[in-house]
Amino acid sequence: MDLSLLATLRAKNPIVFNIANFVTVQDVANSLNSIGASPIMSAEPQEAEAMVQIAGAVCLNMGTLTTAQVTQMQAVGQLANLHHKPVILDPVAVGAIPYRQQVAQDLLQTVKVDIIRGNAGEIAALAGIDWQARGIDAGSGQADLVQIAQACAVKQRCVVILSGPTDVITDGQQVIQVKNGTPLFQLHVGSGDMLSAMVAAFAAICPDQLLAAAQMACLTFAGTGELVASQMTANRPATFAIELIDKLSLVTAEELENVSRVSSGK
Ligand SMILES: Nc1ncnc2c1ncn2[C@@H]1O[C@H](COP(=O)(O)OP(=O)(O)O)[C@@H](O)[C@H]1O
Ligand SMILES: Cc1ncsc1CCOP(=O)(O)O
Ligand SMILES: [Mg+2]
Repeated sequence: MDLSLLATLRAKNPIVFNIANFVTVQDVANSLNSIGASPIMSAEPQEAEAMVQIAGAVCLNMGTLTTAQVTQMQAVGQLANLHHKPVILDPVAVGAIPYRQQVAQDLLQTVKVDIIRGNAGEIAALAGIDWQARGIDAGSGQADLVQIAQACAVKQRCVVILSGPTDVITDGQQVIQVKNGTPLFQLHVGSGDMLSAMVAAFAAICPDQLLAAAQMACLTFAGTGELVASQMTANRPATFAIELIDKLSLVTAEELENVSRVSSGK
């Protein structure tokens, strides 16, 4: 675990270009700002190339698709490939809505996606494994989460983060598990979107070490949430979200190291 990536991120202040959903866009912008990255959002095709050029990474979030946005995601993803900027895909609800499965498959055919970050229902869908996804939530199923993540990584030829109580990170071979977090994340809509953007921020500063970037993003986000939850006396989802964004600006590598529960293997 390279905890120095947190200081690097804060020193470099990478720009993250997000095609965000309209539900959680503010949380995504503020969580990126708090950790020390610089968010930018745009829906305008005419400025797509300039946005990609100034960005260190691109995060494509499928949360509230429109036909125009799908076209924009294709264009932005291809421009990011051209300019060698990491592409992170958040396939929101892809396991629950067949149209989204089609959109995701088309995107994955035409854009080289570097990291897919989704919950179990989303990653199972992209792995072609049977699972009962439920709307934006993970849903339920019998399959092993590590096997789902590995199958998705092999099938889609990229790094995969299957998030949940344990975040499973894999390139298909190496498997890293981040066991930090708090159930309060599930009570706040946008937790996953914030994590995907955080992954893009870390990928921007080490585009050649995507597993390390993914690992540090997961520890930073889940570990910070865990630190916040440990100070709370009752389940207050809205308070949690505000304190999470505050704490992202204050959290230290030492605090994350102390709270870290990470394992890795093949
Ligand atoms: N039950 C849980 N316990 C601990 N952490 C969780 C739990 N559920 C989700 N998380 C954390 O919440 C964040 C968002 O993940 P997740 O809820 O899987 O995404 P999504 O909102 O897209 O479904 C991740 O950092 C994950 O580690
Ligand atoms: C409620 C909702 N509807 C479409 S996108 C979205 C937000 C999904 O956020 P997350 O997956 O991060 O919980
Ligand atoms: Mg999600």
